[in-house]
Amino acid sequence: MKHVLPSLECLIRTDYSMIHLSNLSELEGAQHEAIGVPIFLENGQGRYGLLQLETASKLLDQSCVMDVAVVNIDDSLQSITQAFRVAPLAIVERNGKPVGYISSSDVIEATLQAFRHLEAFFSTTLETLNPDVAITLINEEGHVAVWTSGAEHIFSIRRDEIIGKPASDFFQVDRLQSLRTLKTGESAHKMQHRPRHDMFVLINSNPITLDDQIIGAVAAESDLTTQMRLHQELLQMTTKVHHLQKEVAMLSPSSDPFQHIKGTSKTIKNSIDTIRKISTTKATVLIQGKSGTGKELFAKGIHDSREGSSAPYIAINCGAIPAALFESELFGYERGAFSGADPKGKKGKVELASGGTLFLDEIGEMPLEMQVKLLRVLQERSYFPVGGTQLKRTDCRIIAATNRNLEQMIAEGSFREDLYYRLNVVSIEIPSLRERKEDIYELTQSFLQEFSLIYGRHIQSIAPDVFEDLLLYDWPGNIRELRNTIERLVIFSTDGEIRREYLPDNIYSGDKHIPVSNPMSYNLDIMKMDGAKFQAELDKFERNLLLQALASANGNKLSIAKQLGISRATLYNKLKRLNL
Ligand SMILES: Nc1ncnc2c1ncn2[C@@H]1O[C@H](COP(=O)(O)OP(=O)(O)OP(=O)(O)O)[C@@H](O)[C@H]1O
Repeated sequence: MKHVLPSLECLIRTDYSMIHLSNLSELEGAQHEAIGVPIFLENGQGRYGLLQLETASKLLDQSCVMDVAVVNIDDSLQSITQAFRVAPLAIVERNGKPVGYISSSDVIEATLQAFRHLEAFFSTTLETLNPDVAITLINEEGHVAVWTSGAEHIFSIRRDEIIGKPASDFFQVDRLQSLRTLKTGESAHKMQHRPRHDMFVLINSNPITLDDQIIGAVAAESDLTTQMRLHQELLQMTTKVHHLQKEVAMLSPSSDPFQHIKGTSKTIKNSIDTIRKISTTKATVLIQGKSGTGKELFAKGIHDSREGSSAPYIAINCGAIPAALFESELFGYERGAFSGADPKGKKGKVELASGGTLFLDEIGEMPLEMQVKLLRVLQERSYFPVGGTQLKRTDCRIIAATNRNLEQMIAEGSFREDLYYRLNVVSIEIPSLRERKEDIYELTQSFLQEFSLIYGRHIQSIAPDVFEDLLLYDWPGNIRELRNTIERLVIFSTDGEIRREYLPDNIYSGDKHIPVSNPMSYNLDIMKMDGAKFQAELDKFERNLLLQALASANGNKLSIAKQLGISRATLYNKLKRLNL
């Protein structure tokens, strides 16, 4: 906003007289032609004075000469305020020569004018923002300095009632995020928040700093209360029509191959737009994203979109295949290729995917020696089955996915760079759920419908604090974890209402929270447990531990297996059994 202030050059005045000290006597007693404009004296060595007389008659009285500061034409307006400590006018020099003077009153006027501009820009900008968003700003003392019409609307407090007053007169201090931000200096991003008991908002807030000092806090809050109520209503409505929709869908299946990918956040929309474009070609695709973000769902969408749902879609999880069996799994083997093999030989996944798609999930786990062979398939579209001498050709499209950082793996020597570039012809990054929490509503709704049908439960309402917890939680297991959570909620809600206490302990933020790190704190009566209940409790505990491990290792299963001292296959079996 510096450009709002005028430059020094714009404020220079040239209506002045400059007289050398040695010529001072010329003025004495005379009505000097320059009277009426400021008269500066110079001594020829860069020092100036200002005559404070209306006439030059009392000129030789030294007390009439005031010291004057010198500023440079290139100085900024902010930097010259010091100059006015000595006199209300200051000489302006260019290359050491005086070119005019500036006056403190001109600078004050220009600054005030700039302030008015800034105020107009600022208030119009704030009011141009989405009217459903409240922008509020509190100053260092915690008094309200800005209160937009969005804030008037959301909080039902008029601007003239609140501006200049302590924010704490209107809200409980511990409920007001901007006061917390002012105190701690911490920013908040997409945080679920309840400024009042009857209200749910999603908030972003930032401290305002000037010269390393916090001078206030700004908060942007969007009201979710209506959204939540609407979602409740929508939920009831959609459950009612869902049976009908299913029947209609069966009669005329949707032509949109990406219909199963739910979410309207900007990030997910961008990802969907990208795959729509990718899908028109047969290019190899690399899908990156954390575990459970929907990489396979995207891969299937790409396949359905171009190859069609009737073409073969073969998915393999590279992390789950022992290294020794990899080649035969992928390329098949000829009869008698090795002992223990099917004597008739076996087709590999590449051949099975012919005319369709081969989806290589967790490509980062593929052994290095297999990476060379896959590279050949990508480059030459041909391969040898194990024990075979005849080259086979393939026309399948390859889609690979990973939750690992392949570039880092290349640097560490565990992933081939040439394969990476071959796979990365087109790549897409699926955002984690924590980066698009606004999708939680739609996803929850969609999973509720799905599971209410599967379990025959007619869900009528969700307690608002359930969403509060769902939005607060960090979702290390991403959408897969959300889906499992919703399944659990549907199973528990026998009376049609989803309650907060049905949430798993790691998501529930209320007072029944049980720290998973301390198994002894489980309040269970072991004597009353049968075998099934005992196993269920063990599973619950193991599931929580694995979720924590997944979160701390950023979904990297190989490093979790190493850390826990179990094989990768054991870890995969556990994750599968526990629905993770
Ligand atoms: N945008 C979405 N809309 C609806 N369901 C989704 C979405 N994304 C993921 N899911 C569901 O979440 C679950 C996990 O998705 P998926 O298996 O595709 O994730 P992934 O990234 O391939 O996981 P991993 O890396 O662990 O293999 C699936 O049940 C999938 O249907």
